[in-house]
Amino acid sequence: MSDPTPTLDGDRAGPGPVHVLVVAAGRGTRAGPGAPKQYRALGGEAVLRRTLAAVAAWPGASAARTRVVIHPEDAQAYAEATRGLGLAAPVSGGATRQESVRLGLEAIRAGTSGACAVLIHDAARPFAEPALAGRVLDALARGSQGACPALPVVDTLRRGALGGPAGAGVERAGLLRAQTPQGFALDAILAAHRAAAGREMTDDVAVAQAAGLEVEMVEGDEVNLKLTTPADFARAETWLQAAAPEVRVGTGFDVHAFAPGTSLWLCGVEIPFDRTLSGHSDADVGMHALTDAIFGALAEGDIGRWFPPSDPQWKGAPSEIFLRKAMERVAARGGRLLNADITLICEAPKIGPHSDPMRARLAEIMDVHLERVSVKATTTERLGFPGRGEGIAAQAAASIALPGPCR
Ligand SMILES: Nc1ccn([C@@H]2O[C@H](COP(=O)(O)OP(=O)(O)OP(=O)(O)O)[C@@H](O)[C@H]2O)c(=O)n1
Ligand SMILES: C[C@](O)(CO)[C@H](O)COP(=O)(O)O
Repeated sequence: MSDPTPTLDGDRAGPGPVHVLVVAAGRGTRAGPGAPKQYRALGGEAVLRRTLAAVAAWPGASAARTRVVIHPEDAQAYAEATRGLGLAAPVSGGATRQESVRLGLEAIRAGTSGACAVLIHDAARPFAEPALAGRVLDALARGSQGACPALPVVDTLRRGALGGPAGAGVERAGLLRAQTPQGFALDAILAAHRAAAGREMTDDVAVAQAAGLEVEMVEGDEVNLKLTTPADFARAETWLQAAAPEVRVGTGFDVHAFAPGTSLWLCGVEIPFDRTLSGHSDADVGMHALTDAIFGALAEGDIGRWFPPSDPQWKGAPSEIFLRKAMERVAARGGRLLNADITLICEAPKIGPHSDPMRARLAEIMDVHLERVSVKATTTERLGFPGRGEGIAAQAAASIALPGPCR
C-alpha cells in the first residue's frame, strides 16, 4: 500500500522520512512486582498499546516506519498488546536502554535506505502528544543535529538519601528534565551509538553529545509522564478517568454503475442478480461508503488516498481489504467503532432479505458486535439514476471513540 505521509509534514524540511523507535525491552523493576510495566493495563489497555496510539498521531509517523524493541521473553505479551496494529516484527533488545536503542537503530537502518529522521521514544511514556513530537521535528527541520524535549526543574534540589540527613543544596537554575521522543538523523545517532558501546548513558542526548553532536532542547510537556513507580501508574489512572473519550462522526457516499453480469457484491455479500456493478475493485458500493465514513471520522482522507485507483494491484480486489485498513487505523489511534449505519439506494435487487447477512459480514470484518452495525435500503421513487436502474448509490455514517486528551 502506498503510504500517504512519507516525509515530514507540511512545510517541515529535514533529514527525510520520519522513523519512530519505541524501546520496550526494560523490566520495569521500579514499578514493583507483576508484568513489565509496558504490558500492564492502564485505563483498561496495555501501556505499550497506548504509547503506540500516541505515536500514530505524531506528524510524519506511520505504522510502516515504527519499530518496537522488546525483551525476548515478552513475545506473547507484545503480540497481544499490538494486535491489529500492522507493525513490523519487533526487534530483540539488550540489557540496557542504550543497547536496546542501538539494536533498534541497526534494525531500522537495515530495513531502509537513504537519509531519514528517527524519533526515539520510551514505551513507558504513553501520553506524548503530536505537538510535542512536532517541536522535536521542527528543531531537526531548522537544522539541529538533535532535539530533546525538556522541562525546567522546579523543586529545590538537595543531596542525601531518604531517612538520612539533608545534604548540600544543588543549584537548580539552568537544570532541565529530559524527556522523549528525542530526534536525530538516523545515520548520525546510529554512528554515535556504535561509538558509545560499552559506556553506559541514560539517554540518547548523552550518546549524541559524546559523539560531538549538538542537541537542541525544546519545550517538553508535563503530561508526558514516564511511568516509573506505582505512584506514576496511580496518577496516570486518575488522568484517564478524568478524560472523556472523544466521539467522532464521519460520512461516506459512493456510486457504482451496473454492467453485464450475473451477481454483485454489496456489504460483503454476493447477491445473484441479472447484472453486476462495475468498478476498479469488486465495486462493493456499500462497503466503500462505510470505509470512507470511517476514514472521514479519523480525518485520514478516503479510500482513494490509501488505495489509489491508478494502482493495478487493487483491480478486482475484495473491498474488505479497504475496510480492514480503515479499522486498523482506528485501532492504531487507540479508538473503537461505536456504530455504523449504511443506506443502499436502488430499485433492485431487493436488499431486505440480505440485510442481516450483510450486517453479520460487516460486523465480522470490523470485529465489532452485530448490534453496532445497521444496513438498510431505500429507493428514489424511480427518480434519478438509481430510479432508472443505471446503478446503485450508498451512503454511510460511522462514529468512533478516540482516547480523550489526558489533561
Ligand atoms: N534494557 C532495556 C531497558 C529499558 N528499556 C526501555 O527504556 C525505557 C525507559 O526506561 P525505564 O523507564 O528505566 O524502564 P525500565 O528499565 O523497564 O525500568 P526499571 O529501571 O524500573 O527496571 C522503557 O520504555 C524501557 O522499556 C529497554 O528498551 N531496554
Ligand atoms: C530517556 C529518559 O526517558 C529521559 O528522561 C530516561 O533517561 C530513561 O530513564 P532510565 O531510567 O534511565 O532508563
